[in-house]
Amino acid sequence: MKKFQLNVTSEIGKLNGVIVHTPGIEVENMTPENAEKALYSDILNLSIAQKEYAQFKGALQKITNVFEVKDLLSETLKSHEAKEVLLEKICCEEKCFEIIEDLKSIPSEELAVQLLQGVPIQRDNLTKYLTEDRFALRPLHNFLFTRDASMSMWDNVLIGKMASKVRERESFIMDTIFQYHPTIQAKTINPLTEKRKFPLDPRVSIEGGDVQIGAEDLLVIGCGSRTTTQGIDFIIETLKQRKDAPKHIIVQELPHTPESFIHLDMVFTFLAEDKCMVYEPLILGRNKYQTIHIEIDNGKVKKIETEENLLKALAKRGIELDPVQCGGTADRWTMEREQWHSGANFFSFAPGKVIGYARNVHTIEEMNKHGFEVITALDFIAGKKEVNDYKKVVVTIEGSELARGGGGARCMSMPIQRESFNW
Ligand SMILES: NC(=[NH2+])NCCC[C@H](N)C(=O)O
Repeated sequence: MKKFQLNVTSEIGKLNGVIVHTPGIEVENMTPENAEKALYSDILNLSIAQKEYAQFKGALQKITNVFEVKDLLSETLKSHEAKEVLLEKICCEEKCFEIIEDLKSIPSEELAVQLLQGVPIQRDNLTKYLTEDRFALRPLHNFLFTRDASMSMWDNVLIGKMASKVRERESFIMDTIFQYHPTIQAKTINPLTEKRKFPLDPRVSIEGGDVQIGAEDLLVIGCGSRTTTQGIDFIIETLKQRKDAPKHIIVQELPHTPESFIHLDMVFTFLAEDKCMVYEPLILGRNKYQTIHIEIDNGKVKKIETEENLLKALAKRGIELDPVQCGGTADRWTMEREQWHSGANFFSFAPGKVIGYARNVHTIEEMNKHGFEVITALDFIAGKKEVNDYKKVVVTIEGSELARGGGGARCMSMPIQRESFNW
């Protein structure tokens, strides 16, 4: 079987492979009461979400190799060792050792589904009879956002250290896939299992929505409710040990509320060699959230300093980007409304070619003013429009229901291979 070599050195290089997860029944196993705990702002209508998602995946399939977590996981679980290691980890962390033998006996395909969609509780003792829980293993409501639990950094995968326990299993699953899958393998760096002199600081958390590969030698990382300063320090420590480590890290502080600011990619995404999407009030406007540049040289932090803003910090390193504003430029309320619905969250599949939500009409109009042709995913999938006919293009997917899950196109994609791109 041909091995798939993982390599991502930018946010916009031409995409050759991406991991996604089509939302399934796990998304409906949620009530108004536990939606917030599940990290959702609302409960979703699955049939509509799936229709919208089909546009996203359909468009991607016309562009690149698309891998589903469910398939990768079931192929991975065919390895006896992978199955043992993953189940031990999950049952230990989620305190359900009593079901491990039952889980081991389930064939890999079905087991993969259960690990994603949840394992119903067997009411075979008093505690279980009386509990209000329905699941021995909770459904993974957030896995459609494959961006967060693991992130491709050059030829390695950094495994997320999730800020919330409800997403932890996603990171165990991704770690196991990259270690044991027969064709998609990569060296993983997992904060929980890396060898170190001291125990891991419990405040370390890192999620992929915050980590953007600016260039071969530059990372841009959001620091807020999901990725902590300690998490970024962990990344710096890890990078320091690499000879070919990127020299520059630009950190952007983020507000902790409202929840639409959870990740950097909700306020800033790369669109093209000369364009980026910004939520202006945070990225360019005057505010208390700092942008900090960290320079690493020869295994040491050589410099840490505050910069005027993210775009100026990037420009100093040779990445000059013209900002396109989320929500347009006219009305602050429109910016806020469209940012809330993941209006700044674009996924680039080639320089200048991106996917995003159609519902954020002011944002899309603003992109059009900046030279992006707008085509719907439906027209693209039907062959009525071609992305190769335009230098800059935004493929729009309907996303009214998906956006309620709290993310957009970038959140729903984990690129594993891109052609290299030099600024
Ligand atoms: N990369 C992103 N912005 N991901 C969005 C994740 C949303 C998800 N409901 C969460 O709270 O975790």
